[in-house]
Amino acid sequence: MPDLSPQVKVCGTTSVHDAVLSAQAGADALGFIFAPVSKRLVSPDVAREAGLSVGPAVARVGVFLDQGLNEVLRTAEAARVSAVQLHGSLSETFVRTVADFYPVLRVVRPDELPAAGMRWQDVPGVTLMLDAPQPGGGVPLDWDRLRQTFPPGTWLAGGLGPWNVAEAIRVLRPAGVDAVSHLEARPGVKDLAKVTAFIAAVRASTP
Ligand SMILES: O=C(O)c1ccccc1NCC(=O)[C@H](O)[C@H](O)COP(=O)(O)O
Repeated sequence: MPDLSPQVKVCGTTSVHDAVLSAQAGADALGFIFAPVSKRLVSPDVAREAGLSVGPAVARVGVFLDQGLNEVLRTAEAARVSAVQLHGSLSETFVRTVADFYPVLRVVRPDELPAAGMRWQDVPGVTLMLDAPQPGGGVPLDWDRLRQTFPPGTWLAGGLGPWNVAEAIRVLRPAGVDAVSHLEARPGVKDLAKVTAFIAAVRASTP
């Protein structure tokens, strides 16, 4: 039987300890936030060490919000990430240029659908992620209202936690899920029990 459960990204990793913890719990991807506004800001050096500590089977995603092209590419290179997640008001050219270097998770808000789905479908190297208007805010989206516009192959974020992720998967069938707020003991520090329960709930889900 193929595994039909979505990929799991644990975002906001700020230490080698938490990277290992999430990888051992079964995360497919770790997010490293390089947006200075974030409470989970991490340096490229720590992200690189954390990435090395989990090995190549776990994707390392550099997360950016409205930052310049030079900053994105230089930081991604310094941190040795394997993919880049782009939040904010960015031109199509900007996103396509980053996608020439890294697989891109392009983050969009609910009000940008269905247009964003049509714009990015079939663009090589770009995958959509639907997130709440406030990234890292822990507020879930209204999945039922999104049923009609949620594009196939899109990732889902926004207020996901161990108790609600199975329902989100059942309703929208995302290709991947991503969370941070509800997996933490405090901002930037993971809670092992929450991370483990979240990944178990995803693996047990039937889309
Ligand atoms: O989490 C942050 O602090 C953050 C700040 C600026 C840009 C992006 C940020 N997080 C990106 C993520 O991938 C989060 O996991 C995603 O927004 C979901 O967050 P949450 O609703 O807290 O699970």
